[in-house]
Amino acid sequence: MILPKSQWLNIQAIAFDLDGTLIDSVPDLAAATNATLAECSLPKVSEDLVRSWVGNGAQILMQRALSYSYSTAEDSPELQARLEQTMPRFMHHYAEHLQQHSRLYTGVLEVLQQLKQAGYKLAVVTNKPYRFTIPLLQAFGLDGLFTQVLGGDSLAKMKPDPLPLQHLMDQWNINSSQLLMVGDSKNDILAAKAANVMSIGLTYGYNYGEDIGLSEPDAVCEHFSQLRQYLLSQ
Ligand SMILES: O=C(O)COP(=O)(O)O
Ligand SMILES: [Mg+2]
Repeated sequence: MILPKSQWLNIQAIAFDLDGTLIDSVPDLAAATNATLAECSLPKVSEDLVRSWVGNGAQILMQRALSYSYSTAEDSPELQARLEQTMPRFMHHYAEHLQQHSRLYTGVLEVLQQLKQAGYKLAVVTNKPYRFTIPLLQAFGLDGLFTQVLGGDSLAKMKPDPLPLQHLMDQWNINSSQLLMVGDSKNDILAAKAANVMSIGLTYGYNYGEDIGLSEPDAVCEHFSQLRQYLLSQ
């Protein structure tokens, strides 16, 4: 559904999700997961499985991986104890190889530059820990484009909670009709709806293998460059 143009014209600022939206980071997340599992003498898991576990930050990714590998419930005390032990190892492995196999999705750099040039304020709102977010943005030459960067641990709550988007509106002194959230996961769309801001869902990301359209964003795009049709005069 394309909303009447007037609603898009209000937009002054855009919050972008990171993993599965700007950067395909699963290959390195999978490598760090497998390096951690190997230290626990557990077998490797596939990249497809890891892709289905990404979306709620590093800790939940590892919780899902350990739950799968040990065939133990995610909330069992035994698994929580193992998670506490292994989490520092995952953080170590991922920090070592943040961008070895990760890549920018097609069109991301060019379109972000065009949006910035057109006057939009740009932010990253990710559930990835902040300490990984900045080096990744730097590695891909994106860091200068954003005036706000929020990681999953920057505030008391992460997406799908609206807090990161509310924080941006406060920081930028804008209202909810002026902010747009762009992301690949239902967490992005749920956060946007909870903050009463518009959202665009991207189909090429992760979203636990589910159709992003089911979350009913205001628009769905198959490619990052399709954002132009809503946000830039042709
Ligand atoms: O690291 C994750 O689990 C998800 O990160 P994202 O919010 O940038 O998609
Ligand atoms: Mg994402």
